Amino acid sequence: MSQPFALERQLGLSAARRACALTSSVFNKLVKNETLTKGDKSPVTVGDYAAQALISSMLKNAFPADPIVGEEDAADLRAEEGKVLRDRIVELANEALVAPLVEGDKPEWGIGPGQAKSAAELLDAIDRGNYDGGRTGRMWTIDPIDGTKGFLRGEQYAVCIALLVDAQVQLGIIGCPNLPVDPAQPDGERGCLFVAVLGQGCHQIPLSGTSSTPLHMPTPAPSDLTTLESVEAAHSSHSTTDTISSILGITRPPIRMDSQAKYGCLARGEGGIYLRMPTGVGYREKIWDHAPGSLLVSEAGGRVTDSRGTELDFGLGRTLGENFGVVAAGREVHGRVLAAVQEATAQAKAKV
Ligand SMILES: Nc1ncnc2c1ncn2[C@@H]1O[C@H](COP(=O)(O)O)[C@@H](OP(=O)(O)O)[C@H]1O
Ligand SMILES: [Mg+2]
Ligand SMILES: [Mg+2]
Ligand SMILES: [Mg+2]
Repeated sequence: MSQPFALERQLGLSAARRACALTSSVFNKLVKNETLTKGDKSPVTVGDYAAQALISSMLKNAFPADPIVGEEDAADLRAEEGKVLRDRIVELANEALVAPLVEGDKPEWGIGPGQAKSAAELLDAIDRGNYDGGRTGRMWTIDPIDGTKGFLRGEQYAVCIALLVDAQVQLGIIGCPNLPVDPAQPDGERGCLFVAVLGQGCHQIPLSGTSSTPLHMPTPAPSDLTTLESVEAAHSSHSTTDTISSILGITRPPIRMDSQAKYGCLARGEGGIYLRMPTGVGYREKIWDHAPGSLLVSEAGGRVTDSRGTELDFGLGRTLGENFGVVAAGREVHGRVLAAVQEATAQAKAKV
């Protein structure tokens, strides 16, 4: 008998591989007018839209009844002014859909030669990500390009896919086209997939092949600890991380990296602590920014909570509700980190 969620894992990996190829090729050809600014002032590119259209189309073919919570929606593309962008997105999504099948791909997922879709079908595929989320049933959450700012800088970004059942993450997949396969060789081969299934562990697979390496978070010596945090100070308070690091006696500078690549790196033993400290504006974290990453870390032997030590709740809709920030670390380190976070918060309050 096959393992639970074997087909979902296979499809998710295929979709992530295709989306990684799509986004890498977009980066090399991206022109200035292919990026929009969304209502919340954040950027979105033709790559984000085309990758969501691709992943959502494949999910629909394989699991037609499953709803999707996706970051992007097609409203801006349906408007007359969106025509140039729309045509480009259709071209990109179709290039990815008709790419030849590789081992593990199934033609019934709507991929392979001759599988191109119309503009209307692809816009509908993007909008299938409009599901509100919730506590019960199966649902997917996708972030077609997580770390769009990193993507635009040519730095780290991630294609992120997760399956939730009754608000529990069962499957998490992250594709990181720009991430070195071997952290010890930062100038070596780039392009990694991370995959975790609840109870089945966490694995890394190179984008160039199919060999799967199990990941286990090591117990780092205190002197080896480094924090991982966002590049963007608006997403995570860098000064709070500095205070927490000094309380913990960490002297190394933080590793700043965009996207859920941070969770993948943590799972394979880099840094030891991922801190996402709220900036005080009441921002609500999105489920697609944490669902796959949190499973990678917990399956590799780590623990993930919000900045106050509360478990992440994926059952509240599209956001994580009252979960603010993230603290992720090895199980034996996490408690110490949380205590330092609380001390840093108390210090900040005393200063006001
Ligand atoms: N004020 C804020 N605080 C925390 N996260 C924010 C934020 N504004 C945007 N984000 C989220 O931060 C994500 C990137 O995470 P990171 O900073 O770790 O690279 C963005 O994902 P997208 O790039 O997919 O939009 C976005 O959802
Ligand atoms: Mg975004
Ligand atoms: Mg994101
Ligand atoms: Mg995104």
